[in-house]
Amino acid sequence: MHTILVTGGAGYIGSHTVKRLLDAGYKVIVADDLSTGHASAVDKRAVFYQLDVRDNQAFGNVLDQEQVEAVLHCAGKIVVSESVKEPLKYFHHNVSGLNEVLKVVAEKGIKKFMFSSTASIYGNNCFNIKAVETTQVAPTNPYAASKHIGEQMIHWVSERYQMNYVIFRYFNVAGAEMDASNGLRTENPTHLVPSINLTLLGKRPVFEIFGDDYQTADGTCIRDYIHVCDLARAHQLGMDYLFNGGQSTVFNLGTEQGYSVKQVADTAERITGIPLNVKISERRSGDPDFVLANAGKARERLDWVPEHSLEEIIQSDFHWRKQF
Ligand SMILES: NC(=O)c1ccc[n+]([C@@H]2O[C@H](COP(=O)([O-])OP(=O)(O)OC[C@H]3O[C@@H](n4cnc5c(N)ncnc54)[C@H](O)[C@@H]3O)[C@@H](O)[C@H]2O)c1
Ligand SMILES: O=c1ccn([C@@H]2O[C@H](COP(=O)(O)OP(=O)(O)O[C@H]3O[C@H](CO)[C@H](O)[C@H](O)[C@H]3O)[C@@H](O)[C@H]2O)c(=O)[nH]1
Repeated sequence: MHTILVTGGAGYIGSHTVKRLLDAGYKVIVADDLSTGHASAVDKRAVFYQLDVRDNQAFGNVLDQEQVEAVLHCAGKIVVSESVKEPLKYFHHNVSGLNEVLKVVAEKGIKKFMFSSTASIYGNNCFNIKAVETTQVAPTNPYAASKHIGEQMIHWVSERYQMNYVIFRYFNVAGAEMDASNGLRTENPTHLVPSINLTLLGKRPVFEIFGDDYQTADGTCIRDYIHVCDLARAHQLGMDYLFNGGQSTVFNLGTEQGYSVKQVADTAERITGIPLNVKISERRSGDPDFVLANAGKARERLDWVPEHSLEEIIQSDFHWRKQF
């Protein structure tokens, strides 16, 4: 049984991935400082350590003690608007934090590394095209820049220390476990699907569409929404790939299906049968018109095909939220 350590494993994507890795037979260790994560999200089968991964001593001790063979680095700060206001906080957590993690990983001779990156590093460069991994990146905010720098750090560290890596560029992650056992626990989420569902559930007065004058058919932004459980499965396949000797590479993770903000809102109204109170507001700064994945590489090399539809993404998040 191989042992994987997941940093940020008490967070949204990390906790869903931990469950999937355990189901696939991996031993999983979680290292999380609970700054935005929740201990209750961590599957009971995992071994949990509350620590800041920038604490070299504590992190290194866990790698030794648990005989970790691979690290999945999910920990990080993730809010684009906050990164514009506090860029140094983002470079501190996402760049210096990664630097500390890589230092210990290299020192301990760990040869398998996986990293959570983002489609937002493509910026506006995928207008009206499906981004491939070789599409030129153009980060438009400190969060995306921090992830781009992180990708380059991993590349150069792997060249020096013969560490194999998989970098995943996630598109728009949403949804919850289909049995409502886990989902996004962020207190005041800003992302589209939770914002719509919180309004449908009467927990917010109105759902704001941030701009309807974009260069798209209905004027609202187009994105590629991927179910968090499909994403979790990709991580398991990525780990299998690394443990089978797979070479270092980058994969886009998206469905290749684009939906506008209005289409997502209409779909949510239709499947829940609840009318949505909508208001058209100003554009949110830094939003590209169009972001869509070409995920052919993950399909070919990992045999990864997303299984969940937009309806299931919305419905699962709705059922998860309805409980609280
Ligand atoms: N959610 C998305 O739409 C999205 C999209 C693209 C990429 N990502 C990336 O995926 C990763 C996970 O995102 P998420 O949505 O699950 O966010 P999240 O905030 O739910 O999870 C991040 C986790 O990292 C932990 N953490 C943060 N700093 C830490 C530190 N120094 N030491 C230990 N633990 C620390 C937090 O407590 C939290 O549990 C992030 O790296 C993010 O940039 C997320
Ligand atoms: O209340 C809301 C919330 C969002 N939107 C719109 O919905 C779309 C999606 O917005 P999200 O905030 O859900 O997601 P982003 O596309 O801004 O970014 C997300 O997806 C990116 C990849 O495409 C990165 O992964 C990034 O980390 C992650 O936050 C955008 O056009 C946004 O303006 C609204 O109209 N109203």
